[in-house]
Amino acid sequence: MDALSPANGLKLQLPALNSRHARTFFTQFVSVPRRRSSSVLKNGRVRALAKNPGIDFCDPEWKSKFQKDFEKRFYIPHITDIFDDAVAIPSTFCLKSRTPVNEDFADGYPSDEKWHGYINNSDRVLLKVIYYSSPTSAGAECIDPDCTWVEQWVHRAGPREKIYFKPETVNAAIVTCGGLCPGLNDVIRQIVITLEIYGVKNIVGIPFGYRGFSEEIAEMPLSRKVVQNIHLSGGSLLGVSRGGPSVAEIVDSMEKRGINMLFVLGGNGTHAGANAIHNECRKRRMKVAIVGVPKTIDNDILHMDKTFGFDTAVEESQRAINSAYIEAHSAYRGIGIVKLMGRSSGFITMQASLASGQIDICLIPEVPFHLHGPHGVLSHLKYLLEKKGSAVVCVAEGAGQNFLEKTNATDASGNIVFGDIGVHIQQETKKYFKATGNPADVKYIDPTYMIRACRANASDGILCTVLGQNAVSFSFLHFPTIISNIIIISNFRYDPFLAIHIFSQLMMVGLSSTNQYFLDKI
Ligand SMILES: Nc1ncnc2c1ncn2[C@@H]1O[C@H](COP(=O)(O)OP(=O)(O)O)[C@@H](O)[C@H]1O
Ligand SMILES: O=P(O)(O)OC[C@H]1O[C@](O)(COP(=O)(O)O)[C@@H](O)[C@@H]1O
Ligand SMILES: [Mg+2]
Repeated sequence: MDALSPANGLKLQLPALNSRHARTFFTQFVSVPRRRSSSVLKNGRVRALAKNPGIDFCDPEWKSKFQKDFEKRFYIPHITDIFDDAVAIPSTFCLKSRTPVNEDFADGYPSDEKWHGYINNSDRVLLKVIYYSSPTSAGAECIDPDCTWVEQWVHRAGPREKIYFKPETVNAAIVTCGGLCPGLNDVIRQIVITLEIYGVKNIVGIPFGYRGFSEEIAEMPLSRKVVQNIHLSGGSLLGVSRGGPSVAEIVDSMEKRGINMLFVLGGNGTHAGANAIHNECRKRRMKVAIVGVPKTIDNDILHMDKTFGFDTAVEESQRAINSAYIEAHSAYRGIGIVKLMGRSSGFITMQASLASGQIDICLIPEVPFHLHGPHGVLSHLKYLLEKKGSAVVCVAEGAGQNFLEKTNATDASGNIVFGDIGVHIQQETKKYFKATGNPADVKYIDPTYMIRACRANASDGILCTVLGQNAVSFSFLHFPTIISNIIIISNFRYDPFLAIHIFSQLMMVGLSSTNQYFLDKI
C-alpha cells in the first residue's frame, strides 16, 4: 500500500501516548479518549498514575473499604425498602421446556432447584478483566500505586426465582424518548414478548415520549401479535419526542391509567426524567416499577461495552464515508467531510474512521485541535492535497465547538443545540484554499438522520433482545422499585452530563473496552 494512502495516512494514537505534551498535530488526528491518570516522563513516555487520591493506601483495610464503597454505590433500591410487607411469589417466568417429555424427563420435569435456570441475587459480574501488573502497562488503570488487583463487581441481570408482582395485576407501559436510535423497536418487541411470557396481559405503548402522558393521544395496546415484526423496520413504533409535561403531570397520568410498571427507553434526559418519576412515585407511595433501558447511539455510558444502535451506526457510517471518499477522489483537489454523531464522545467517529480505512483526519470532542496555523487541520489538508490529490475528514458533532459562535439555544428538552462543525470546516477549508490561489473542491455529508433511522443490524438486534428481556425480569423481581439509578459523572472536557447506571444491561458486561474511560469520572 502507498505510504500516503488513507489507511496509512491516518494515525492511530495509543492512549498511553496521548498526552498534550507528547502529541504532535499529526498524531492527534485519530486518538482514543484520554485518561487523566497519566503523566509524561522526560523521555516522552507516559506513566499511568494511581487514581483515588482520597484513599489511604497505608490503611491495611483500604481494599475491602474500597470494595464495600463500590458495592454501596451500586445498591439497587428494593421494593421492600418502601413496602416492608411486600410478599414474594414464585416466578411465573417459565424456564422449563414446553416440548413433549422425552426420555430425559421420563420421571417428569426436574425441580427448579435442579434446573438452575434462575439468576441468584448474589450473582455479580466482574467489571474489569485485565490484571495490569504494573502502572506502566499500556492502558493501565490502577487504583493504588502498586496496581493491586481490586475486584469491582456489579449485579447480574436475568430472571429470579421469586418475584414481587402478580402478572394479572400488572399494567405495563412502554415509552421511548429523545432522538431515534436503531434498535428501539427491537427492545419494545422483546419487552412485550417477555411480559407475555411472565403472564402479563395489559401492556400499552405511550405515544411520542413523555408527551404522550399529557396530550390527547390514545395509548397503543401492545401484544406479541402487534410487535411481532416491528424490528424489521427502524424508528420507534411508539414515536419519540423531546420536552413534554412535568414529572407531577406524568405521575398523575400514570395513577389515572393505573400503570404500575413503566419501561423507559431513552438517553440521559429520559433517565433523569425516570429518576424524577421514581422519586415522585415513592413520595406518593405508589407501588410502581420503573425500568430504564439505556439508549445512546453515541455509546457513551459508564460500564457498558456497547449500547444498542452503536454498531449499526458505525456500519451505516461506512456508506457516508465511502461516498465522501469517492467524491473527493473523483474531484480535482477534492476534500470530503463527514460529520457523525457524538455530542461528548468520539466513539462512532473513531470506530467508523478506523473501519473505513478511508479517513485521513478524524476529529473527536475528547481531543482539541486547531483549524489554522502550522499544526492546524487546514495546513495538513494542504499537505495531503499536495501529496495525494485528495483527502477525507471525519468529524464528531461535538468536536471543535469552541470554533463556533455560542447561541445558547436549547431544544425542547433543554439540550444545548450545537453549531454545525461540518459546515464550519467546509467553509473554512474553502476560504483557506481560495486564499492560497489554489481552490479545493469541498463536499460535506451529514448522514445523521439516515443513520439514526436505520433498522438495527444483527449484532444490535441480539443486544436489544437481551436488554428487553432483562428489563422485564428486573421489573418483576428482586429490585422492582426502580432500576434507573442515575450517577452524575463528568466528561472532563465538556459540560458534566448524566450517565446512566442501568442494570438491565449488565449481563452484557464482558471485556470492557472503550467505555472504561468514563469510569474515571464517577
Ligand atoms: N432533568 C430532567 N428531568 C425530567 N425530565 C427530563 C430531564 N431531562 C430531560 N427530560 C425529559 O426526557 C425526555 C428525553 O430527553 P432528551 O434529552 O431529549 O433525550 P435523551 O433521553 O435521549 O437524552 C424529554 O421528554 C425531556 O423533557
Ligand atoms: O434533531 P434532533 O432530533 O433534536 O436530534 C439531534 C441530536 O440527536 C442526537 O442523535 C442525540 O440524540 P439523543 O439525545 O436521543 O441521544 C444527536 O446526535 C443530535 O445532536
Ligand atoms: Mg441526551
